[in-house]
Formats: sequence, C-alpha cells, structure tokens
Amino acid sequence: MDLTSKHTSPVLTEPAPMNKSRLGIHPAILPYSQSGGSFPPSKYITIPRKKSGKFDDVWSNGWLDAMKSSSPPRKKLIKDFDVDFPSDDDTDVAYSSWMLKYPSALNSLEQITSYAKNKKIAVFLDYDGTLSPIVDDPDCAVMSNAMRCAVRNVAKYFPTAIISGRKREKVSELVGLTELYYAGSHGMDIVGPVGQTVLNSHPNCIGSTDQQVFGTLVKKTKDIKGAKLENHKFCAAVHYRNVDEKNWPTIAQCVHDVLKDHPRLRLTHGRKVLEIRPVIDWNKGKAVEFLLESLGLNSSEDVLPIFIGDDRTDEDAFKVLRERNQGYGILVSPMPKETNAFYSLRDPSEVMEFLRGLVRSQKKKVVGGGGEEGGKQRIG
Ligand SMILES: O=P(O)(O)OC[C@H]1O[C@H](O[C@H]2O[C@H](CO)[C@@H](O)[C@H](O)[C@H]2O)[C@H](O)[C@@H](O)[C@@H]1O
Repeated sequence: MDLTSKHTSPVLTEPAPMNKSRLGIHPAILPYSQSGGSFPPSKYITIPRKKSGKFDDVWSNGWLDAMKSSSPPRKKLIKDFDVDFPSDDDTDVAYSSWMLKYPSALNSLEQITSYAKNKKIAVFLDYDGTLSPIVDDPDCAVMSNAMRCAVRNVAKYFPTAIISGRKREKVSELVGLTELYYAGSHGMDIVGPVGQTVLNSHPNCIGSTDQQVFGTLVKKTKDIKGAKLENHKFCAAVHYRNVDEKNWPTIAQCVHDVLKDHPRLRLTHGRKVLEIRPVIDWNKGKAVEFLLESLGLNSSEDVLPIFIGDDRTDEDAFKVLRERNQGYGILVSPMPKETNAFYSLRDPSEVMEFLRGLVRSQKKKVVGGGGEEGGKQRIG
C-alpha cells in the first residue's frame, strides 16, 4: 500500500503486466474536497451516544454515526437499542415511494435502451454488493458463474469496466474476465483488456511500496476480535462487520489515531468498512471520467455511460454522471437511501437481469440493423 507518498498523484508502483495495457493515472490532482460519500445517519435508527470521554474524537467527527448507518440496518444489530424498527409493511411502503424517485432500472429497461438507440453504451460496474452479494468474509465474496456469464456478454457488446475499492489485481482475479477494464483502489489503478492500446501513463509513477501505515494499522487493531484488514496498495480497508458493536469505538479510534499522524491520508466510509486513502482529488467518479476520455467516449451526445453500484463510494460516480447530464447511475439497494443515482435495482440478481436485458436489446438492434456494424460497439 502506498499511502505516505509525498507525490501528489495517485501512483503506479509496478510496471503493467505484459498482457495488460495500463491506462495510467489522471494528472489533474487537486487537494481533496469532501464531496459525495458523506451521508446523514440513517433515518431509521438513532443509537444513543454512550458518554465515555475516551472516544470523543470518533463521536465528535461523526465516524460512529456513519459506521452505524453504513449498511442496511438489520434487526439483530439493533435489538439492544430502544428503536422503533419499521414493520415489513412499512418498509415496503417506504421502498415503493422511494422508487417513485428512483425507478427500477429493470422496469425502465425499454426506456433506457430506447434513449440509447443512437448512442454507444459504456458500462461501469462496482464489484462488492453489485456483482457479488455482501458476505461476512471479504475473501469469500465470489461472483456466481451466471453473473460472470452476464458480464462477459455485456462486454461483447459494450466497453465494460469494473471500478472497485479493492486492489485491482484482486478484483480482476475475482471477476476472472480478461476482456474488461479494471480500476482498483477506487480508480487509482487502471488497466485495460488484453491487447488494448496503452492510453496514458502518468510521469510521476513511483517504484516503492510503503508498508508502514498498513503495518501500524495491523498492530493497533490486532487485539480487536473480528477486525479484518486489507491492503489495497493505494488504500487500505479496515473491516468491522464481524466486530462486536461495543468495540466499534475502539476500532474507529485506532484508525483515527493513525490518520492523525498522517495528514496526507483521509477516511471514507463503506459498508461496515473504514477505508483509508490518500488526500487527493480522485475517486470512482474521476475514474469514470478518465476512462470515458481515454476510450474516446467523451461525447455527451453519442455516449451513454451506465454506472451500477451499491456503496457510498459509488456516489462519486453517480454524481459525475448527474453533473455531466449524461448517462445513468443505478443504485443497488434493498432499502431507500439518499443517492445521486437515477435508477435503482434491489440486489445483484436484479443487476444480472438488467445486464442480460441490455444484451438482449443490443442483439435486437444488431439483427434489426439498428446502426451497429456487428457485435461490440466501436470505441473511439
Ligand atoms: O468498490 P467495491 O468493489 O464495492 O469494494 C468496496 C469494498 O468491498 C469489500 O467489502 C465489502 O464487501 C465484503 C464482502 O461482501 C463485506 O464483508 C464488507 O463488509 C464490505 O465492506 C472489500 O472487502 C473492501 O476492501 C472494498 O473496499
């Protein structure tokens, strides 16, 4: 993990593998300003603050509230608190009314594909919670063969990229398809499919890997039962999904202490995970813009980018699409959530159906002579 670099750019520490073309890193790196990814605590639960003094830092900076609302609330997690959890009926009503604002992408497939009629679709997919269901152990988050097949078919017709918080090599191993673009570490590390032209390479790439911050995190959290750390090379993940909730302040405080000593690092919240990354203006949204530009898909009239994701870090990409007034963000969520997305899907199985639908409609277009010269839409 390279977290302490003095370089002001997301960095590449290794040469691109021979069979991969590295797309590189966007040079426009600005001091980070907090945008997207920051949400008010869940409207469903308010957990009473425990007065301790010891963890004032993480209470006052809102980390603990964010941690408690970082994944759909489960009854078992809040049974100890005096909260009024909505009944299943209430939840259905709330979801239905939320869907008036964020309609189902599945039900809107015809509308989406007809809007895309004379446009090139580009598909951007998050991994965890989008292509694979959320599970307790990050190492067991495997993608089904059916989903793999759906993604493979999508990539036959549309330029397709996976944009993940995970280490790029890890997510590409989990997906296992060589024909895709992969952006790991929240877009800080990008490669193209086998044989694809190298589009860019940032001159400030550095060749060292700094293990110090990760080592400190490991040391500080080693006695917290259930804590799990992942080194994503350009960022790090501290999981608390399997940590007893009474120890969440402790784990938050450990991370807080490390960040205090490293002002060039910042925190973002994912689903029961604290993510530590460099203070640079780079996120999944920037990665989408970078890929669109690199692939010659920047024209807003001709290109329809679709980004599907479930997490707070995906909001940066949804926001970019909204601001460009181009394409659609699709939030994967089984419950109402504040979002910059345009459409919604309930879970990975609906994502798979949606991807299959996109392929079906493209096949029809090709057979019907809708303007495409064969399978895959031409890039650039
Ligand atoms: O951007 P993503 O591809 O969605 O990656 C975000 C994080 O996903 C993983 O953690 C999440 O999924 C795990 C497996 O289902 C789950 O156990 C964990 O609680 C979730 O936070 C991954 O392990 C992280 O490193 C990624 O940052």
